[in-house]
Amino acid sequence: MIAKVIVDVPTSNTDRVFDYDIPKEWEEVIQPGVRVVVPFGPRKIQGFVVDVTNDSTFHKTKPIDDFLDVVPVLTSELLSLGEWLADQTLCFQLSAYQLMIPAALRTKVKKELCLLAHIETLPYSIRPHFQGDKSPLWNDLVKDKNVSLKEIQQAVKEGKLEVRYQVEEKGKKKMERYVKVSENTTCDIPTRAVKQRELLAYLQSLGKPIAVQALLQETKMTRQTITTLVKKGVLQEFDKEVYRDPLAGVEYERTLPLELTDQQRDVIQPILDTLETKSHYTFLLHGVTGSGKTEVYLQSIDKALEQKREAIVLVPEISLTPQMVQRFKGRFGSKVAVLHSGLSMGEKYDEWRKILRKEVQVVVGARSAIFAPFTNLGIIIIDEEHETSYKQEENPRYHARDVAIFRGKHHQCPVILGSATPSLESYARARKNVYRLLPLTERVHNRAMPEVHVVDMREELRSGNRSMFSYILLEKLKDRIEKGEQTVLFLNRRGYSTFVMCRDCGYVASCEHCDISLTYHRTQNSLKCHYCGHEEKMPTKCDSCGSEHIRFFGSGTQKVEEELTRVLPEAKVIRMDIDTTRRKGSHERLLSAFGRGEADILLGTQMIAKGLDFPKITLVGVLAADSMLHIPDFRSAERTFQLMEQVSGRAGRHDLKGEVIIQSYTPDHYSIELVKSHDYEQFFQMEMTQRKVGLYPPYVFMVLITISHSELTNVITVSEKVVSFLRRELFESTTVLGPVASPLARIKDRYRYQCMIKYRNEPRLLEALREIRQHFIREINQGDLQISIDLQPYLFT
Ligand SMILES: Nc1ncnc2c1ncn2[C@@H]1O[C@H](COP(=O)(O)OP(=O)(O)OP(=O)(O)O)[C@@H](O)[C@H]1O
Ligand SMILES: [Zn+2]
Ligand SMILES: [Zn+2]
Repeated sequence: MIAKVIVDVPTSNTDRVFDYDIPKEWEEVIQPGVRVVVPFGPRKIQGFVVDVTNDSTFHKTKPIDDFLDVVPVLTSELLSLGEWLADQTLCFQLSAYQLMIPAALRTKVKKELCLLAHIETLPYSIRPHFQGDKSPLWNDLVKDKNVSLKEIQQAVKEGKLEVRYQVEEKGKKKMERYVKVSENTTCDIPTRAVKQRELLAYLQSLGKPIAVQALLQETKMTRQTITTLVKKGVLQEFDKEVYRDPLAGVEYERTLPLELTDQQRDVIQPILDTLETKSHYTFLLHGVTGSGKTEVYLQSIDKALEQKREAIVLVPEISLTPQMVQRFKGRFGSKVAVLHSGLSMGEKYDEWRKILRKEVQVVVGARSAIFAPFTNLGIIIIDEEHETSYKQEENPRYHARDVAIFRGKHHQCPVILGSATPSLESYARARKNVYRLLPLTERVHNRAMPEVHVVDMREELRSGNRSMFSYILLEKLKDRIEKGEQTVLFLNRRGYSTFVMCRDCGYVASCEHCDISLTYHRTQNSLKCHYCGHEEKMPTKCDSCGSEHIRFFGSGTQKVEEELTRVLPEAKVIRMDIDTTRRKGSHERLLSAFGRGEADILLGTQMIAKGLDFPKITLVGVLAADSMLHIPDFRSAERTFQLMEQVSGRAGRHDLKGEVIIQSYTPDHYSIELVKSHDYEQFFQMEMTQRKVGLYPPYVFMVLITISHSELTNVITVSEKVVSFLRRELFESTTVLGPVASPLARIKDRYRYQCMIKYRNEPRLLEALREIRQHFIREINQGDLQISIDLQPYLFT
């Protein structure tokens, strides 16, 4: 038998399958999805088996050296998904597979086998190894001539044994003390020792080992009683590994399905129908903030679980707050696994194992949770689908939405994209009926959308207010403190200090060719356009009104906090930013403190824009709404509107009415203006017009190619070759822009240039892009030249 193997050498000449002989005795074990060790030149390296066949096209094949997994770590679906991803994102197949397994498996680890069932259920040949609760090492086990690999594999498949990778995390491996009744106890316990007798009787009736802690709690006995019985040999104590539970000790209050509102019922029906008929559809659930999208998710998942199917829920990393997790744990309890970047390697591995072993049916996680190795998916949900964090900004540059749809088709199950402010791409697709649009236009129980005031900060300046708080915001802040209600103060950090603006008239320096704001480059004291390469000197006077108050913008949360304590000494403030949330768990602590009412004001950056649902928040303040508007990115208006709408949505979600104050230097810009009426539809129309004129997505597709090298002349030569090749190869209707220096023109002493492709229909695209890489393969393999290709980019550095 021949195994087709993707080897662990990430270069383009090795990015294909290699054939290896499967030694006779391993024929049963080696199957697609297991990792093996194979000879490769003079070395031994790891690889993924992707297929097993009878014949090889090669005459001489070398045998597989060893195998790392007893049961596959990748399902057949994930194997084909990896192939597809490699093709679509131009990454190595190997990289795609590595993305799908937990990091713990990628490190060199020993494997041990653990007994999960009663020892008597095991075949005779392997029993001796497990006597006395031992967990033999894999290597020792296979050395035993009496042991059949086939039998081990069978036992693993049946869930009697488990392969555990010894993830060494200093002091992290969690062991817990257990006790059990010794085998053939003969010791008599004196009749007067009532406690000891009681305890023994309890353990005997239990019939299985129990954690000492739990035993003490349940029986209210003393530790002494146990110790005495252990000394007498009646009981046995031992250590047992427990799951590293990131949420240990957290109790979740069970919640029951709510009675749906009429609108919720209307939107859930098509989802339930799709589940019922086991078919695939992509839905766009467009529901205003506070319209109860989560309840729709929960009840859809309920239906999938009823059908014995599984669910994946993706949420952006920053909204993986306890509040969000709680809603899923509260409804589905221990059926839920949670995956996010805050978990240690071991914790992630534990969660992944629960999925593989079918101990959980629901996964709530950030982007990479989309690869959860479920085999019977019933529904995939992507909450806040407009979030750009769903696109991975390094190789493989995949978008979770595309992966979700691939899996949805494979499993014939619905995919739900949910948002109050869908991405333009998704909304445009919904309008063309590529996705099915499900609208929730009102908040639950007719609660009002918050009232939004936009304050013109230029006016404030003119009337002598140089503080960062407008008069009206200050007044409302005081009012809320008096009433004992809460405020969320949002400072938009993204895009700071990069754009140049006039404080008198709000004029922002922008490119004359691109309609996009220029970026300030400190080193040359100049302004540059990142799209077309246009450059000009940093102005000393405003082009529009001649004022000298023209400068780049900047203000941090710390400064705001200082200012707050100065103008409102009585206010209790919780500040949430990168600095105050660095320690593990601090995010949660700060939020729950705010939830308990321990502060009047929650001050923060992007991380407080989402997911907050606290009844006492009645005011939201946004400082400098415009900061993001002038990032040189064609999506800056979209991002501004989305963010304003999301933060506004934190106010007045319960009985108390909400109000929002947005401070802006460009109050008339439609992305800010339209937040007042919460009019997504109107925003969509206006923004689409802009995109059409500027020839941007969703009207076209885009590719960003970034070329970098330590020699500037090389970068320029290669970039020019790339551009002329593309112009020659691609349709005339396709636009190839550049080459120009990248916004970050040099990173780590490497010079960077970029070019951009805009196209509508370009069947030769992927092939042409591959050819570019192939053409420069020598320089790339030598590590001098890098050519990064980003399809549908979100980041233009
Ligand atoms: N059918 C219902 N009956 C009563 N309350 C409901 C119902 N559906 C949702 N709610 C409540 O309404 C509030 C808002 O719902 P939810 O948080 O799901 O909104 P959302 O659409 O996800 O908003 P956002 O996009 O702002 O996060 C929550 O407190 C939720 O418990
Ligand atoms: Zn330009
Ligand atoms: Zn001006």
